[in-house]
Amino acid sequence: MSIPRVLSIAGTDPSGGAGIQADLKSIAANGGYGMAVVTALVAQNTKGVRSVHLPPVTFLAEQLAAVSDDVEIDAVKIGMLGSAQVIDTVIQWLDRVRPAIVVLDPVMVATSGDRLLDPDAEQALRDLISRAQLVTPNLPELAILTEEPPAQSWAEALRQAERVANRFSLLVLAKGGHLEGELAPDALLGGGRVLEFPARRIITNNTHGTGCSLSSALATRRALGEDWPLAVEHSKRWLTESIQHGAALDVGQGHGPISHFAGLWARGGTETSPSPEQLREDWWQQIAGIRAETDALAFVRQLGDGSLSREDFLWYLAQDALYLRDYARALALASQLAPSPEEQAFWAASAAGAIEAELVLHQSWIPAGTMFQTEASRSTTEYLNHLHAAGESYSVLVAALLPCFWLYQDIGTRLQQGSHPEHPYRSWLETYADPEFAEASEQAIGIVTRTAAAANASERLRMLGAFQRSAEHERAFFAAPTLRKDAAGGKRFCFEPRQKL
Ligand SMILES: Nc1ncnc2c1ncn2[C@@H]1O[C@H](COP(=O)(O)OP(=O)(O)O)[C@@H](O)[C@H]1O
Ligand SMILES: Cc1ncc(COP(=O)(O)OP(=O)(O)O)c(N)n1
Repeated sequence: MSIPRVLSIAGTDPSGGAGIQADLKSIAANGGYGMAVVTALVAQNTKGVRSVHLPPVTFLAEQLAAVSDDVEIDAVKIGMLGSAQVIDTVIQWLDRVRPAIVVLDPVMVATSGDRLLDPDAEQALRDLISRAQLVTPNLPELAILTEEPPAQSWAEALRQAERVANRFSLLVLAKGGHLEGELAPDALLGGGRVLEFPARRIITNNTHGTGCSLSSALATRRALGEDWPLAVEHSKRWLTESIQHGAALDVGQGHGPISHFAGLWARGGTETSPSPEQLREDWWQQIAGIRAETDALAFVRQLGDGSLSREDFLWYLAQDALYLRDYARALALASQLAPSPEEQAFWAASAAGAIEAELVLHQSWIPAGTMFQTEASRSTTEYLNHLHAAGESYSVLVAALLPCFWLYQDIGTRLQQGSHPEHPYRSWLETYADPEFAEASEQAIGIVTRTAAAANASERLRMLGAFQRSAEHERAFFAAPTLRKDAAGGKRFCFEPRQKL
């Protein structure tokens, strides 16, 4: 579903709670792209209206044309109009552009009691109504539209709303915000049907701009594809939540605004996430020290120039065989937890690759029948325990699995440059410098960085921690063959129980 482009045609409120400022917040909070054409500049705040300035209507017509000549408009919300001339200009534009959805909030008097529409413009407003699908009057506005005294009860308000709906052949949302008592119900009327939306009155001072915000939310939700009853249900639920959090804003000394984004802030937060490309660079940089220390290890240098003793190499391979056996299980677990078929297939293929290709390499060096006979060293055990612990969550597990791709691919490619036909460890160097392994590493980096970019901040931090720990374990693993100080294994977790499906 594309993001609806919603135009508000309304007056301003420099204190941000009502008018166009509220409309834009409401449109955004309800999932639309907000645009605004100003009918009236209003010097007002939470305490009331000080003065109103109506720019020439020729300029209003220019603003309207500037938007509709360029942008396809999915819905229009109309608020404060101010004068009969302004209304006529808007009518002419509506008749020319014919937007599919028009919601009219027939703003006449602010809660503060200040007039926002010339009394002689009321007839012009009645002419405008038939161009809308939905009109959203409060109780005083309903009275003016019916040319009757203000309703004294909710039942009377519903009768008036029904009369407006029948007279102008459109839907009316009657609003009960101005009622006395514990309830603040709304009702959708039209076509002989009445749909009530009951609500409890919230005890608050923050109701400035509720009508503006509600009508903009309705236009946006209708443009999103909801039918009118659903749009009212969702908009009212959002409005109630926003009224409830209004007081926390601490804006102004009079009737404060509602908190349009309170629900979004609470549920989604305001944090922006880094891109996968930024994360790739950042994470690689985070382990720059570990990488440099790994490169400087005697084992790595001797493996590269071929001077490594056969004994040390075989000791390393025996540990690596033990490591790979459980690393393949961890890859299989990642496949099991993967959120998409593509990732599931990638980790499963990597698990198979780790077992088939890499163990074949080891078998060519390790005497038949002796594979897995060696006791796991401390570095092997600790690395595997770390992978096992990471298996609690997919995102952390894949971050922990990544260094074994990325670091081996990086080291393998560089060491392979020193390879030659007589190099004693040529087959090892070629395995890790293989283009297929480079491609697999790229895929693993892509999956992990995309997962991290989509994660929330604390999960991303846990992923980075798991990634760094694995890089440290890689360093220790490469250090072990020549040091052999950690030959004694520790107690090791086993992947098998959780692995069984
Ligand atoms: N104190 C309140 N508690 C809950 N809902 C309210 C409260 N005040 C207004 N509303 C709701 O805000 C919306 C706007 O209502 P209303 O005040 O009647 O219109 P306007 O802001 O145009 O004068 C309606 O959905 C109404 O039910
Ligand atoms: C510029 C402008 N437009 C409309 C209003 C009235 O706002 P509304 O949402 O009807 O709510 P109250 O603030 O009157 O409760 C306004 N004040 N300014």
